[in-house]
Amino acid sequence: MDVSLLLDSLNDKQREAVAAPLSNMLVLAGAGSGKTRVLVHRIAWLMEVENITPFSILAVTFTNKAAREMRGRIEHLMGRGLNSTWIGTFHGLAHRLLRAHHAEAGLPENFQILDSDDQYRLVKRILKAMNLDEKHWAPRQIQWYINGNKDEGLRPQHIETHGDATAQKMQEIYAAYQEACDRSGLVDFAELLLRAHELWAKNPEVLAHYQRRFKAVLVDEFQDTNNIQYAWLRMLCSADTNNIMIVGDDDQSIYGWRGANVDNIHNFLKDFKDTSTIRLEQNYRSTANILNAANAVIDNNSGRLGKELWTDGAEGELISVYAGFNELDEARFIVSQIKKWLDDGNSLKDSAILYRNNAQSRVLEEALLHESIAYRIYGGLRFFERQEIRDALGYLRMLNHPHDDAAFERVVNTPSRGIGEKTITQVRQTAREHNCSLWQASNMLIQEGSLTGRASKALQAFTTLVTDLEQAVKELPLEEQADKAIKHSGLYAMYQAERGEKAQARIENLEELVTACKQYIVPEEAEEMTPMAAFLAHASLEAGDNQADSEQDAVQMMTIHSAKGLEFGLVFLAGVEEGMFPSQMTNDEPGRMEEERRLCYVGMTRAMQKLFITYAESRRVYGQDKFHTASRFIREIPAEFVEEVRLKSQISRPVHNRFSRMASHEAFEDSGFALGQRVEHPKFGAGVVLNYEGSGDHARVQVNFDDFGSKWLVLAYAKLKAN
Ligand SMILES: Nc1ncnc2c1ncn2[C@@H]1O[C@H](COP(=O)(O)OP(=O)(O)OP(=O)(O)O)[C@@H](O)[C@H]1O
Ligand SMILES: [Mg+2]
Repeated sequence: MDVSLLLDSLNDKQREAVAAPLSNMLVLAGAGSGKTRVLVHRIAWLMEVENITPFSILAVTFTNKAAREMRGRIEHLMGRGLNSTWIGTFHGLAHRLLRAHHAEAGLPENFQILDSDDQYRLVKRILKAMNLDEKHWAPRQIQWYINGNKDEGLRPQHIETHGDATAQKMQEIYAAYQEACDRSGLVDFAELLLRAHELWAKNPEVLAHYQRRFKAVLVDEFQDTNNIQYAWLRMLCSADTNNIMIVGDDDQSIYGWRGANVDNIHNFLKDFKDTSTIRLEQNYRSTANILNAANAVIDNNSGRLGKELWTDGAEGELISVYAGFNELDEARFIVSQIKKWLDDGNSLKDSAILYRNNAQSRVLEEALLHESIAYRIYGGLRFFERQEIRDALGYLRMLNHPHDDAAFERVVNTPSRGIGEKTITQVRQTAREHNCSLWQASNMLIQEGSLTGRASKALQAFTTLVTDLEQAVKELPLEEQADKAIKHSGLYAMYQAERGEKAQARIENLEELVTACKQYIVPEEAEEMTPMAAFLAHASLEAGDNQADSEQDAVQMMTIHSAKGLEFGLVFLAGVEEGMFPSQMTNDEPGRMEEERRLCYVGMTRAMQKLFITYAESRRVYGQDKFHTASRFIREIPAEFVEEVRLKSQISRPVHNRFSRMASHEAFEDSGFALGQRVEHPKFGAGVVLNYEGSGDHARVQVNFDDFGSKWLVLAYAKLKAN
C-alpha cells in the first residue's frame, strides 16, 4: 500500500505521532484534535512500515462501539481484514485473556460473567446466609464496596480494618461473596480486571508470552483509566520490547466518581521510560465559536495540564442559548429546531440531544414522539422501560387491576418481603388449577391455610399492602396515587438504600414518574377510563413503541457521559441549569465541580456545526415546580460567542400539546394571556401562567399561585384577570 496515504490527511503534529519511531508515547490533546484518528493511523503505520503483524497489536478503547468503529476504520485504511488484532475495552480484553487461561487464573472453563443485577442478587443471598439485615447492610453499598476494592486491586485479606467492627464485617461479606463466586465459577465485571491482573502477576510465563506477543499497545481515552487498569497496562508493557502509546485529555476526565484516576497521566510519564509527549493543538471538529466557548469554560478549572486548541475553520453560527419557560417549553423548542434542521436537508442521525441525567429524557422523548420524530436512546433504556419505572408501574397496575399477572409477578417480592420461589410456584400452580389470576390464587391459598405459616404471612403482607393502598389512594389525584404507591410499597426506600450514581438515577426516575402523572392529561378518547387506567395505557404504548434501530435515521439521545469521543453536526445540551448541571450534589464533594465542568466541556465539544444550550426556568422535579437559574457554565461563556434566543416567532406558531389535543398558541394568545404572565384569580389570588393546553372550550392553563401552588384551570371558567 502507498504509505503516504496514511500521512496525507494529517497535520504535522499528527504525522509526527503517527510516524514516530517505536517508543513510548503520550499524545495529550484537547477535544476534536484528532487523537482517535492518530491512533487509527498509527496502527496502520505500525503494520505497514514497522512490519508489526496485526497479531502483535493490542488496542484499548472505552466502549465496544468505539472498538468496532476503530477496527472498521483501520480495515478501511488498509483495505484488508484484521482478525488477529486485539481491539476492545479493558473488560472485553480481560475476559478474552481469562477464557484463554482459565486454568492458570483459577477459573473453571465455563466460568460465567455476573452482570451488575446478578451481582446485586448474589450479594443479597450472601447477606441472608450470614443473617445480616439488609437495612443495615445495604446490598448496593456492599456491591459498591466490593467493586471499589477490586478496582484498587484489593482482595479481602488486603483490606486494613483497623479493628473497626463495621469495616471487619464488610470485609467478611466481601470474603463470603468471593467464596460464593469462586465456588460457582462466577466473575463480576471488576473481577475480570483484577483476575486478569493476578493472572499475569502469578504466572510469569503467561505474562512473558503476552509481552513477546504485543509489541505495540495503544490506549484511547486514557484519562479515564482506573488503578487496576493502569497496573495491568504497566505490567504488560514493562519489558523493553513493548511500546505503549496512550492518547488522552485531562480536561475530559469524567469518571472520577467511578474510580478513574486522571493522575495516571502523570504516573505514565514517571513509570514509563523514554516517553515522548506530543501535543495536538488544532481542532478539526467544531466551528471557532463553539471551540472558543468551550475553551473559555474549561479555563475556569485549576490544575490543568494546559493545552491550547485552535481552529482555522469558519467562525460558524453563534451558540444559541434558549431559556425555556419550563421543561415542556424547552422540549418543544428543541423539537422545533430539529425540524428546522431536517427541513434544511440534514439527517436526524447527525443531531444529538445530550443531558446530565437519564431522567431528563422523558419530556424530550414525549415531545419527539408527539411529532413522530424517530429517536434512539444510546446506552440506556427509554424512560418507561427502565427497571424502577416498570417496578413502580407494576404497583400501579396492581392497584388498577389486581388480576394483572405480569404486574403481580413483577412486584410480589420487590422489594423483598420474604416470598420465596417455592411459594410463588405454589401460587402459579393454584392459579392454573382454578383457572384464576395469581391474585385470586394467593388469596385462596392464604384462606385455605395451605401454605407454611411463614410463607402465608409474607404473601399476606403483599395482598394487604395492595388492598390497603388501593383503598387509601382511590380518591386521590393521579400523582398522589403514584407517590403513595412508590412510597408505601417500599420501592422508594429500597432504591434509596442503595448507593452510587445508578441508584441516584433510579430515585430521580421514580420522582420523574410522579411528575409525569401530574402532567398527564387524559385524552378525549380515554375519558371513559379512570385517569390511572388511561395513564397506564399511555405508558405501555410508549414503552412498546419500537426504538429506532441503529440503521434508521433518528435523533441520538444520551447522557453527556455516553457521548464521550462522539461527534454530531447539531448538538443540544439540555437542562443546563444550576442544580441540574452542575448537579445539586456537586457542592458536597471536593473536586466534583471541576469534574462537572469537564463534563460540560465534553458536551460542548461534541458539536461540529451548531450548538444549542437550553435550560428551563421552572422545572417539575418530583411533582413540584423548582425555579432554576442558568447554569454557571452558561455564564462562563463570553458573550461574543452566544446569542440568546427570544422566541416570540417560534411560540406563536401552532404548537401541539403533548397529549394529542391541538393547542393553538394563537388561540391561547387570543385569550389575552401569555406564558410567564402574572394573573389574578378570585379565589387563589396572584400567580404566574406556567403552561397551557387544549383550545376553545377545552383550553386549560396552568397557573403557579403564590399562595396555593400550581393548578390547572379551565380557561373558560377560571375568571382569570391579567395582572
Ligand atoms: N488532519 C485532519 N484533517 C481533517 N480532519 C481531521 C484531521 N484530524 C482529525 N480530523 C477530524 O476531526 C474530528 C475529530 O477527530 P477525533 O475524533 O480523532 O478527535 P479526538 O481528539 O479523538 O476527539 P475526542 O477528544 O472528542 O475524543 C474527526 O471528524 C476527524 O475525522
Ligand atoms: Mg477520541
